[in-house]
Amino acid sequence: MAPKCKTGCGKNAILKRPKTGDALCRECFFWAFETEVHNTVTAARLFRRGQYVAVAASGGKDSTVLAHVMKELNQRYDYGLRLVLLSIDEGITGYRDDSLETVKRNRDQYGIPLTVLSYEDLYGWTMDDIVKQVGLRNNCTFCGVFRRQALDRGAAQLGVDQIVTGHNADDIAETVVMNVLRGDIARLQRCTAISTGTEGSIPRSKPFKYTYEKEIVMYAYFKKLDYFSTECIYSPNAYRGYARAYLKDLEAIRATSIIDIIHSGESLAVRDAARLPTQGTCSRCQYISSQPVCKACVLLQGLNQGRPRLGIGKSSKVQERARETEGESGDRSEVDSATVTVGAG
Ligand SMILES: Nc1ncnc2c1ncn2[C@@H]1O[C@H](COP(=O)(O)OP(=O)(O)OP(=O)(O)O)[C@@H](O)[C@H]1O
Repeated sequence: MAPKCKTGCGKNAILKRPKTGDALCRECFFWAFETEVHNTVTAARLFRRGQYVAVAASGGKDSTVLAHVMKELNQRYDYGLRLVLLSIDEGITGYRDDSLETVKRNRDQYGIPLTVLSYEDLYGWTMDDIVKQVGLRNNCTFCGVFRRQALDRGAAQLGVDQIVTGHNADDIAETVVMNVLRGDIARLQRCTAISTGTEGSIPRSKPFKYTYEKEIVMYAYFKKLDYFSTECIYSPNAYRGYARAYLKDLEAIRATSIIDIIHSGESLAVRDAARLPTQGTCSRCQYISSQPVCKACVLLQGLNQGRPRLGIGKSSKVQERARETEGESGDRSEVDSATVTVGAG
């Protein structure tokens, strides 16, 4: 006989929650999942009434569930937010073009307007072109740096108050582990923050900070949400892949590993004497940067000069090389901005 739902609602349980081990029926799982996200949002005071919030939407499971839950909670608890979907088209044929079709369907299904910005318009390069130049080894560096900036530029053009992303508990625990292994104190200090944003930049929040990836997949499955599930064809970042595999092994032995690692990251204190980068603006594109020239401008300079490795490596060396070679042939090292807006419905 099927077990009964742990809540005592009388229905049969259809799943076992990875986070708590509770046997729940579909409706009680939805309620528990959404309520936990709502509790995270309210405990951290993520939003203020009247705010205009961009949901960074890739079409993947995390951001699709995020868009759905944001709309749901905004209505149920009357957050008073105006929502918009913001997507970055990295120019990856057979991957992002297909996932963007999913986001367009989500726009219609949820009635949330969508804005798409492309690397091609912003930087003059698609990821397909970048991979042709740099190969598959360092391409994730270009993609990550450009996407981060592209989201900020899109958010600034839209005039939103903040961006929310679908980063989940597993992503954050992986980042903690990666930063420990790399000895990256500056990132280690900020990677568990639910909301980031220094002066002059648009805040970014992670409402799924404490939400397990497995539960996001379950939620999407049982809600029958329309999402794109293929991995990037240019291979996920190898280093993160190792951190992920390590965490999965830990989780198999100790179910609470993910949350435990996040709590450890939150409790870490950085010595007063530790040297941390200070935030300024890029001398070329005026975007926020802890270096004289931001990483996106250096990477772009390298691409435009046919020296794709120029921006790879230690920051001090990268800055030196960028200065020495600035203005050499083919250099169009500043970032342009352009938007393609696709209205709702
Ligand atoms: N091309 C993009 N356009 C807009 N937002 C993006 C894009 N790629 C990633 N993001 C945002 O960054 C978050 C983390 O991205 P990541 O690449 O780790 O993908 P993921 O964990 O597979 O998430 P998802 O399932 O939403 O794709 C996403 O949930 C989304 O909010």
